[in-house]
Parts: sequence; structure tokens; C-alpha cells
Amino acid sequence: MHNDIESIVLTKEQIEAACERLGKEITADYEGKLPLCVGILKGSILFMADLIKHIDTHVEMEFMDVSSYHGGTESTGEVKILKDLDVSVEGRDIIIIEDILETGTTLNAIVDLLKYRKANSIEIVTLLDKPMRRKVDIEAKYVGEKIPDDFVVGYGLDYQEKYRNLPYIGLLKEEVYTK
Ligand SMILES: O=P(O)(O)OC[C@H]1O[C@H](OP(=O)(O)OP(=O)(O)O)[C@H](O)[C@@H]1O
Ligand code: HPA
Repeated sequence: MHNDIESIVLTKEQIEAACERLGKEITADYEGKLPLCVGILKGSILFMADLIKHIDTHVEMEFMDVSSYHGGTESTGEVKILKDLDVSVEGRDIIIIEDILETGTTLNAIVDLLKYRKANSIEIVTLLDKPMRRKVDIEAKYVGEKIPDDFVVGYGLDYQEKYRNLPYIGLLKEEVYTK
């Protein structure tokens, strides 16, 4: 698995530092509230698990599974809800947790849905942000790292469902795409 990696974009240590910093910011902003952390499956699970350990106030956790990518490296622009939330968001302060914000299509659809369901507030935390790829006017309040327009894998992020279990984020060797 590690042999397929061309270079490392974010080391384990850089990811941990980002989780600590973001956790502190979120703690300060949500102290005394009970935010509902909504993890977007599947990519966000490693980040969510590490991030919430650094949020030093009460939170609740829920998950949604939406899909906008289907096997390759390009978005189709279509967002499908594969698993919806199990609880009402009405009046709740929502923190959406994502691994990566790219075109914004996925998060825009989720934010619209949660607004329609009358959430009190909605903020986004994303480990990675690719601002150069944005197609929709949406930004995350909490960003781990801004990265260039390269397809990355690891720490939840997949290529054809593989590499999610890498403890760091990296670029794949060109030959992996032509296998
Ligand atoms: O800003 P966008 O262009 O919409 O791209 C970002 C989305 O794409 C990825 O999800 P994906 O559909 O690949 O699902 P996964 O997390 O299960 O891999 C990622 O986890 C984000 O949800
Ligand atoms: O760079 C990426 N890698 C893996 N999955 C993704 N989904 C959106 N962008 C990416």
C-alpha cells in the first residue's frame, strides 16, 4: 500500500496538530451549547474520531452518507443521499464534519437540506480544502489545511475505495491510475 504513494501531503503529526487546533477553536465557539456533529461518510470518519477528542465540551454525533463521486477522481455533480440522519435537526447547532471540500457540491446540498429542516446554525469543519476547485459559493469556517488541485488519498480519503486506512495523506504514483 505505502509503495503506491508518490509523496506525502500531510503527515500524521500535521494531521494531529490540525485536529488539536480545530478542536480548540470549536471548543471556544460552542462552550455551553450542545452541538450536533454530523460526519459525512465515509471519508470523514478518521478525522471525526480524532477531532472530537480535542473538543472539550459536550457534543452529540450523527452520520449522513451522501455520494457525489463514483469510482474515479472526478465529481459527477450529482448528490445522492445514501443514509439520512436519524434525528431531527430543528433548532440544533450543527457542525458538519468533512474530510475534503472541493467543488462544494456535496456540502452545498447538505447545508440546503439542513436549513430546510430548520437547524439553528450550521458550520462546516473540513480537514482539507481545495479552493481552486470550487464551483459553488460555500466556505468552511474551520479548515485544517488548504491544498492545491491534486487528487489525494489516505486518512479516510479513497481511490476506488482503497487507501482510506493510510495514517497520512498523500499523492498516488501515476502508475496506480493506469493499473
Ligand atoms: O466538494 P465536492 O466536490 O462535493 O467533494 C467533496 C466530497 O467528495 C468526497 O466524498 P465521496 O462522494 O467521494 O464519498 P466518500 O467520503 O464515501 O469517499 C468527500 O468526502 C466529500 O464529501
Ligand atoms: O482528492 C480527493 N481524494 C479522494 N476523494 C476525494 N473526493 C473529493 N476530492 C477527493
